Amino acid sequence: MIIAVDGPAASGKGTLARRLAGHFGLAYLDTGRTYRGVAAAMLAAAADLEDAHAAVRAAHDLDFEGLGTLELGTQEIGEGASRLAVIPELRAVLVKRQRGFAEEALAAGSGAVLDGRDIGTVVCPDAAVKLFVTASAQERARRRALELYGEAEGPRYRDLVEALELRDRRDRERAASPLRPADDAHVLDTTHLSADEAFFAAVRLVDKALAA
Ligand SMILES: Nc1ncnc2c1ncn2[C@@H]1O[C@H](COP(=O)(O)OP(=O)(O)O)[C@@H](O)[C@H]1O
Ligand SMILES: Nc1ccn([C@@H]2O[C@H](COP(=O)(O)OP(=O)(O)O)[C@@H](O)[C@H]2O)c(=O)n1
Repeated sequence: MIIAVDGPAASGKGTLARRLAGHFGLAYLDTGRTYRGVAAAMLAAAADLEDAHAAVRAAHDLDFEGLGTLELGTQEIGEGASRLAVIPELRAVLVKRQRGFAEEALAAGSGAVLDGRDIGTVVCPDAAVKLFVTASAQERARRRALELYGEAEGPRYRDLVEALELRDRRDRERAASPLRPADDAHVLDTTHLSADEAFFAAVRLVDKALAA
């Protein structure tokens, strides 16, 4: 079984996807980290983020297995990833590798949960269950600020709200695989849900889809 989890920045999709993978005994891939991994490599090499050739090369070289151990959570890398994510040639390489991960997990017998922006629409359009996790921009900025700075007020928080809204806009408006719910996705608005409540709601949706 493949479960696709998509949604905007800091909506809680990674937290949810990781927990669903544990609950259903599935492999897990955070596809955001693949874009972040390319951004980190390009930033470290002081490469131009609009250089499609360099981005494609970095995407081919990226070690998917080692992604979990890299420090990729910074604002700079998130912003770089979102700028790189508009390059169709880069997306083509990463999507192919992400599909390969899903196919290998299926071949191994279990399946996988993948989270990102285009899993239900492009990477795994035949996923058994598609969730689109969302929350208000204010709530998402609050969550990310708590995660990054341990507080959700002050100038760093206000800058973050702006940066997040800019990234959302870029992700939603880009021509190549824009962020949007697949037609058959279940939209899960977590603005007023705790991480536990979001998880229980998602398990109910998956169980219902499996029973159908
Ligand atoms: N439903 C929720 N309520 C409150 N905080 C949450 C919820 N889901 C996730 N979080 C927290 O919000 C932050 C962002 O979550 P994360 O899963 O990394 O989001 P995403 O993968 O969408 O960027 C994390 O610190 C996480 O612990
Ligand atoms: N499947 C995906 C995953 C991420 N991305 C891009 O990569 C950036 C970083 O993704 P992320 O999921 O790590 O970001 P957060 O939601 O964790 O902040 C996003 O802003 C997108 O531009 C994408 O285009 N497609």
